[in-house]
Amino acid sequence: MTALELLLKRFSNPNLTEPAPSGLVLENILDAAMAVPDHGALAPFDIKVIRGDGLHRLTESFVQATRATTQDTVKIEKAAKMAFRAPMIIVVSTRYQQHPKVPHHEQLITAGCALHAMQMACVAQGYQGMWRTGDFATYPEVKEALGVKECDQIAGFLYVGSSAREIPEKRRKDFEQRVTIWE
Ligand SMILES: Cc1cc2nc3c(=O)[nH]c(=O)nc-3n(C[C@H](O)[C@H](O)[C@H](O)COP(=O)(O)O)c2cc1C
Repeated sequence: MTALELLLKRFSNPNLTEPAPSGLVLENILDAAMAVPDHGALAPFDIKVIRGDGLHRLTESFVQATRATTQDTVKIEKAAKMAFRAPMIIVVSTRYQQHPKVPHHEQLITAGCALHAMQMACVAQGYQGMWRTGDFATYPEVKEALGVKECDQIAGFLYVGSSAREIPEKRRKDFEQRVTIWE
């Protein structure tokens, strides 16, 4: 796969199973996060790789957070299953820093770039991923369990694994709808 093919053909796959990336492949994924555009070289994000028993720990926080908002047993049971939609979840959260030239929104963009770069590195190496947020990204119980400060944000949960089911190639939107050219 060429770099251009990766850019043009990348897609998300919600159907993920074992194996998750490990060893050098995982290191490449994490290195990709460290290679993103980063104004001021602040590395304004933290990354947590969650697998194995870690998924159970994450689930405890998902369930606790859901219980704090509802008594609906269907929703609570659903929350208990969410983290097991992939064998690995990579969480990216901001590590905001005060900087005279780099406002927080630029730091959040860098965190998003890190997440996207990791998804690309997964696809480039034969794995797949899906960027998810949802309520769990904002619940204080989940942030606390992950050690994310109140003032920081979870940019996303990158669900990672191998394809359990191929998904049909997507037709991408035409760039003409979004692009104007000044000349
Ligand atoms: C910041 C962000 C948060 C997202 N959160 C969710 C989510 O919680 N659930 C979901 O189904 N898709 C979510 N998505 C969208 C998917 O990651 C994916 O991009 C979308 O399904 C389109 O698929 P594609 O990447 O193959 O084009 C999110 C995307 C971004 C950029």
